[in-house]
Amino acid sequence: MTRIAIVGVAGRMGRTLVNAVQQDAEATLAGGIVEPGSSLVGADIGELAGIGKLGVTAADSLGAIVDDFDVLIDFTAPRVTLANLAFCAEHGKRIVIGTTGLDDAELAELDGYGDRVPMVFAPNMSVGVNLTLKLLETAARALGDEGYDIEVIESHHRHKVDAPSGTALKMGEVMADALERPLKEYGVFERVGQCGPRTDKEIGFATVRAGDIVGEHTVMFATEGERIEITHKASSRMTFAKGAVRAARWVAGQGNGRYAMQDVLGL
Ligand SMILES: NC(=O)C1=CN([C@@H]2O[C@H](COP(=O)(O)OP(=O)(O)OC[C@H]3O[C@@H](n4cnc5c(N)ncnc54)[C@H](OP(=O)(O)O)[C@@H]3O)[C@@H](O)[C@H]2O)C=CC1
Ligand SMILES: O=C(O)C1=N[C@H](C(=O)O)C[C@H](O)C1
Repeated sequence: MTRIAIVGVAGRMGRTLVNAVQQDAEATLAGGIVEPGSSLVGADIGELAGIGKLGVTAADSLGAIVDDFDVLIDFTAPRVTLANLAFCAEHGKRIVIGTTGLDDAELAELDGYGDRVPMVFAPNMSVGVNLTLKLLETAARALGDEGYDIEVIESHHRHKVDAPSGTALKMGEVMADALERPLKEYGVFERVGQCGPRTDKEIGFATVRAGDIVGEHTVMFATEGERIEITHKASSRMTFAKGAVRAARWVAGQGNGRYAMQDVLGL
């Protein structure tokens, strides 16, 4: 049985994760953390998740539950995640990180823990998206140098704070690697005013923020006379949460290292 604690337990993903751990026969809910000073400290995390009392209350620090859990699941914000990663490294815990929007310096900091803690870090934990990454690698190799323009379009709910989504960036990276076109050089993240015509090798990104969209990603390969679109649509956060719980069970058996969902799923 893997003992799992969840940070950001009152958030959109946090509440869904409580539900997903409860539904998993091989995992047990060992604790939940809310922001220090939150009025929710002491609240039952099952009640926060809308599934009734579970007898596990929200704490405001990992120190308070350090002996209770084996794996931490963190879907919060970059600086919070990095602090929790440091805690896990120091206390011999494992961690599954779903947080997106880390900048280059934060990604380097995260990477630095690779030899000190077993961690799964993925911008999207759904099986569907991780399979889609494989399809995109194949499509990019076949079409990218044959005159097909590549554009990534992502849509999310109005509360999302980072753009483009971590998933869109990952999709771009996978295709950029396949085509040996570094995203730093070929990624185009904004087109405004007299921006000129599209160049052949650029990989474009477009962002939509509206309403309650859970998460949608389309990659378009367009050329004279035809267009291929590969789309993934998430209709429930449970797809991410189930993937994260699967990753937590998997990483419980791994040594130090930074792993991806591809490792968890054997893709
Ligand atoms: N990898 C994946 O599959 C997915 C990744 N994500 C990513 O997960 C992240 C969270 O998304 P979402 O759940 O929608 O966001 P929310 O804003 O709903 O949740 C984040 C939670 O973290 C809490 N929090 C902030 N600081 C702390 C702290 N110091 N200690 C404990 N808790 C804290 C917030 O509390 P408060 O509200 O009080 O500030 C909030 O409840 C984003 O980066 C998103 O992109 C989302 C879905 C899938
Ligand atoms: O913030 C979200 O909601 C999501 N974020 C992730 C991302 O940035 O890719 C994954 C998912 O699309 C939902």
